[in-house]
Amino acid sequence: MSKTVTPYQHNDATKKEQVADMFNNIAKTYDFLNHFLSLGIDVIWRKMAINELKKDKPAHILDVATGTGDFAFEALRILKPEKITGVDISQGMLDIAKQKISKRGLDDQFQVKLGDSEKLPFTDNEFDAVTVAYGVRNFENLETGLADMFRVLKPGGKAVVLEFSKPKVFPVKQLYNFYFNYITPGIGKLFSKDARAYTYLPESVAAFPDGKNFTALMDKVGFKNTKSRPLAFGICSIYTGVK
Ligand SMILES: C[S@@+](CC[C@H](N)C(=O)[O-])C[C@H]1O[C@@H](n2cnc3c(N)ncnc32)[C@H](O)[C@@H]1O
Repeated sequence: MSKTVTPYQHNDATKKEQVADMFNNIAKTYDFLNHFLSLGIDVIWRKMAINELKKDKPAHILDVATGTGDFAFEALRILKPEKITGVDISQGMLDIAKQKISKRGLDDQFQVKLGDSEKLPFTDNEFDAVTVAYGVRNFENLETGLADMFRVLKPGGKAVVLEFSKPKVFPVKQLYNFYFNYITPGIGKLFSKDARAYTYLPESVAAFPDGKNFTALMDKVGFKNTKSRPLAFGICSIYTGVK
């Protein structure tokens, strides 16, 4: 089991409460910093992850840890499902998602709801696909979260997870560690209201299972045919599994 890294180390609140607080604090600058810090590459990675569902043509998708909705918007654009539901524990992030949904006239196709990934407010076998981008690393209990994603998926439905991983090869590993440990926290501190959020980022990635260690957890909760696909020499990975 990986070590628990929390946003605010000297704080008695649970990881879940701290994560919700942190995302409420950074909600207004989240989209800008995401694109700025990733040099826009996050858009390409989201697209590649959503493409994993192209053949499945899911009608109803659940986007867990939807935040400001960018992964769900990409799914709507590429897959054209009938409906997508987003769930998140941060009301601040969901407020931004709601503004974007209304602005784009997508209220009929994309609805968001406050809810916890470890206790999803949905019935068993409800969704054709479940997606989550940069969310699983923040779960308080990863295995419970994955198990609940499995529960709400229809039999035969697919889960797609996009998450940071740890590049292993020289010089990508060294450059990535430098960028993530020194540049990201500096820029994050400058633009966001929460300096700690961007030091939590590399710490949480370092402590998080990737590659086979991650798919082993998906296998454990019942997913079949699990796969791990590293992107950009392992900076990110796409994980898929079928119920
Ligand atoms: C880095 S953001 C990713 C947002 C979005 N998926 C994206 O791709 O931009 C992580 C999100 O996970 C949410 N989150 C963390 N733990 C969660 C949980 N237990 N249940 C639901 N959402 C959670 C946070 O509130 C935050 O909005």
